[in-house]
Amino acid sequence: MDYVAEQNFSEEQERNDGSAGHELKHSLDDSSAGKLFVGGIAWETREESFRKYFSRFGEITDCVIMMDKVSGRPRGFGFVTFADPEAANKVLEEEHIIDGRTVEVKRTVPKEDMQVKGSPKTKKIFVGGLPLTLTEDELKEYFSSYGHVLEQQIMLDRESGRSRGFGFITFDSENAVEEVLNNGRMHEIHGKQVEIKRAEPKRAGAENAIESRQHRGGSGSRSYNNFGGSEGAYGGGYSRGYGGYGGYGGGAGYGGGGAGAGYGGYGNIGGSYGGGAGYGATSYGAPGSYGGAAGYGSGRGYTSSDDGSWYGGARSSASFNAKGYESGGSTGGARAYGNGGAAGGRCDVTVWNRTKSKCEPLISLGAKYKSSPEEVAASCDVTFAMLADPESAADVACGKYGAAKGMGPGKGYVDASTVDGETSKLICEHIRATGAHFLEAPVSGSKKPAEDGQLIFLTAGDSVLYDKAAPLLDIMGKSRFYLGEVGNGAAMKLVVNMVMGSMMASFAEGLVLSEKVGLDPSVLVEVISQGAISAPMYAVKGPSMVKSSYPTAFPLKHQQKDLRLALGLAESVSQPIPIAAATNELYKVAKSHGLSDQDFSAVIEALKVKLQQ
Ligand SMILES: NC(=O)C1=CN([C@@H]2O[C@H](COP(=O)(O)OP(=O)(O)OC[C@H]3O[C@@H](n4cnc5c(N)ncnc54)[C@H](OP(=O)(O)O)[C@@H]3O)[C@@H](O)[C@H]2O)C=CC1
Ligand SMILES: O=CCCC(=O)O
Repeated sequence: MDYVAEQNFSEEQERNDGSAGHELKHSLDDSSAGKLFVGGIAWETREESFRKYFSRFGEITDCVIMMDKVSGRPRGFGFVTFADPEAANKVLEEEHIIDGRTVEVKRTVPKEDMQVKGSPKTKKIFVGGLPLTLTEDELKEYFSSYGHVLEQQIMLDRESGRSRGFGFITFDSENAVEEVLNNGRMHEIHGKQVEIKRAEPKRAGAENAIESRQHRGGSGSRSYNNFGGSEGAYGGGYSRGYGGYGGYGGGAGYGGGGAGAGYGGYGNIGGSYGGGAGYGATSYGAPGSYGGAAGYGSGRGYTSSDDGSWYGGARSSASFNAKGYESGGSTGGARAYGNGGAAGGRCDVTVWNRTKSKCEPLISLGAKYKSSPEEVAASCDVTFAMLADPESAADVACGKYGAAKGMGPGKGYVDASTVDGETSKLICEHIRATGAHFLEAPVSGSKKPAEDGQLIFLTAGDSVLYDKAAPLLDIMGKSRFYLGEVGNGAAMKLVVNMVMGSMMASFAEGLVLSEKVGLDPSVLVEVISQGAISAPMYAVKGPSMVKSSYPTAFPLKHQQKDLRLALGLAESVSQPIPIAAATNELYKVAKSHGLSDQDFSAVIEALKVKLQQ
């Protein structure tokens, strides 16, 4: 009879120290009965001190702290095997603190006992109790040591966009799920104990049922929104039930009733999670939900809406200035849309960019190219623009061969550039003068959210165009706000970016100061990530800032532009914004040091320069 934990241990050993002689299999003899799982081990705990600690309970025949095969870092758990099972029993009676950290000790479980009787095999797991700063990439990285991860997802709060502390991992094999569970129900990820459960379709055919619901919903992300109701119920149940990992509400609060075509049976979650609102493999998974090429191209998620309306009807067209596609540092809006549209064949996509070469990736996916904004607008129903600044946005919309020249009644122009309200109103006037509709739609969210279809649109303008463009916005974004009169979307965006710019500058000051006084800035990043001032931005940018690396997601020059525009906005209503004013100066210094095209986190370099002077 195999002890799975033992098997993993041995495989790890082979990988990590090449001890090929280590036995891969053990029989269920007395020594295995003395084997314990130890979770929540501090990163700094070494095997030597680990062994020393437990040796006080009896003779140890084996002991290991598991290491991540990719990063080489400890995974926060290990095993200790006592010669005498009685010693293991003694260990289980006490609380244990090693290197200042309370660890969790459990018996290892024979493989067949790990397999819940009658529970079907699955390639998907539910992960609960995640650190709120954990990114999907980090979640994937952790589980990649168990097998090939096909899909990872952290559930976000629809309102705030923040992590709700739970998510899902889909492997390419059921074995990987078994491996994960064989290492215990509790895993430590980024210093936090998380709970793992099998995620299984509630019943055969659920996926199809969900898919048809999703089709009626019109778009993947709309289905996602539908799901929101029962998702909320789940969230409630989860947080109520989570303290002590006590069962996620034990089923209460997950049901939502309805068709129940969703996932059920996350271990002891009893109710029908999803409540018939459209949760399932197709509506919920990232590729199928948000407009990634796979989801769209495969025909899942973006089929016709009930009323055969504009987007679903597949007879519409849309255009983009294609800068977004480039990996070199932009929001990539065109990518989400272009991939989807071109690959899926349900919507014609036409692109233009000042630098034509940047359109090539979209053209290769099937997008058409036109040689001016005017021609693009003339050939499309809705034209999206995302330009660098107010000047270029106005020029592309209203200039000699600008989009307005190609607009007319029945058409729409959606400008996603971050500009000031005055520029937006100017563009609006030109567009409306042609009989077309105008929507300003600046976005929150950078390159990765754009690629993942997770942008937040801050729209204002013609509501008829808002309704018409909504299915397209939902491909690229996770949420959209309609804020009324033109200028309100621009103002909201500038306020948000004013706050973001100051937060980043303050964070940069903290990093530089911590290092100057002899602290490890990486530890500061970790401390901040666990406290009340944590923000995804710090967790995402902090580690590379510590290494003085600034891969461009949001160019620094645009952050400074936004601070400048925010100062103008404040000036227009005589509102003092002294923090933003000082922050703006810092970004200007950074620009003067040639950092314009680096990510805005490079603002930290301006502080280093100052300190050296
Ligand atoms: N990157 C981000 O994270 C976010 C950016 N934004 C906003 O989105 C907009 C675009 O940002 P991003 O993609 O990062 O910026 P980039 O600087 O990477 O791209 C700017 C785009 O504007 C074009 N452009 C610039 N000047 C002109 C001009 N005079 N005439 C025609 N086209 C011009 C560029 O063309 P070319 O390729 O030929 O240079 C390019 O397509 C900005 O307003 C920014 O503030 C908003 C949210 C997030
Ligand atoms: O305008 C840029 C915003 C970048 C972000 O929201 O991450």
